[in-house]
Amino acid sequence: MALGKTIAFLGAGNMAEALVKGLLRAGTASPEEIVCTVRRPARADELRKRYGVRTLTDNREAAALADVLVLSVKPQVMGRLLDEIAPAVDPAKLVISIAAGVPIALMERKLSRGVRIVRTMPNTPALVGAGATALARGEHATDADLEAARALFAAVGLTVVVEEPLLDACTGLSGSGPAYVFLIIEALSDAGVKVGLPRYTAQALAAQTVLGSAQLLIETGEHPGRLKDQVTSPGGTAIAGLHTLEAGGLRTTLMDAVEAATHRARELGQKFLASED
Ligand SMILES: NC(=O)C1=CN([C@@H]2O[C@H](COP(=O)(O)OP(=O)(O)OC[C@H]3O[C@@H](n4cnc5c(N)ncnc54)[C@H](O)[C@@H]3O)[C@@H](O)[C@H]2O)C=CC1
Ligand SMILES: O=C(O)[C@@H]1CCC=N1
Repeated sequence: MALGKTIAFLGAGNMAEALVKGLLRAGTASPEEIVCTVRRPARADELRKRYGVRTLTDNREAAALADVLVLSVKPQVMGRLLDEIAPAVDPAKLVISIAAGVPIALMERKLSRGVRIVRTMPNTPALVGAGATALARGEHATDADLEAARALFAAVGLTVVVEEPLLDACTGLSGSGPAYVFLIIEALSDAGVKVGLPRYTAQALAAQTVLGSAQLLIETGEHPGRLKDQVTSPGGTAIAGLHTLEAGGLRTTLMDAVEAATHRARELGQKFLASED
């Protein structure tokens, strides 16, 4: 891998698997350089068969042998995980968290003095190299640490560096965003079926329309409003559809959704805090 290091995913669930698959797919890491910790033997078998990576059930053992630790458990489990690995973590290791809401200061408090932490918010399209990851550095992480973490996530998509307080907003927008987009694609597919298209055709057209529109926006750098106007003829079909979306409050609904998810990320951080008192 580009970092030339062993990387441990502690708590290898959905998001960790997306990253593992994305890193292997990009050739950034080889299976021998990846260790995943799991709770169930069946999950270990699954990961070994699919990716040829090493699996362990002991988080501390994995933390001791790896150079880079990716903390991939749910926020509610993070306190326990940090207690478990603390004796094996020292400032020689780089710790990367992908957990929603859990503040760097709290992780620093649980781990040894001077530990180098980069907190991130990735998303599942990393699985196909089209992820979006926001990263923020902790007090003891160096420029090189931030760059190393960025390189890791850059192998599976877009990266942006933000100040830590903005990570919850990134969780509400891009971390949770794939769920919104899948819902939208599913709804568009249903709509296609409603107006007479076969299901497969409707879904293929819906997904490609979302992909193509995003690609057009990114590649041209045009304002989305201008691109929308190019689809919208006077008295035509698109304006009839747009009118219905505006009447249904689509913009406000999406803004409310991102805000709700951002608040929930903050709440998860607070819960973590409360469970530590
Ligand atoms: N799923 C997503 O789209 C995204 C998730 N995240 C973050 O990633 C983290 C994981 O989320 P998911 O992958 O969705 O959850 P998940 O439930 O699929 O994965 C968590 C994994 O940790 C394992 N686990 C639990 N306790 C453990 C322990 N003590 N030792 C080892 N393994 C343990 C579970 O068995 C499970 O496989 C969360 O903190 C979440 O906020 C971040 C960005 C996007
Ligand atoms: O729903 C969740 O908690 C995770 C965090 C970001 C996306 N999914």
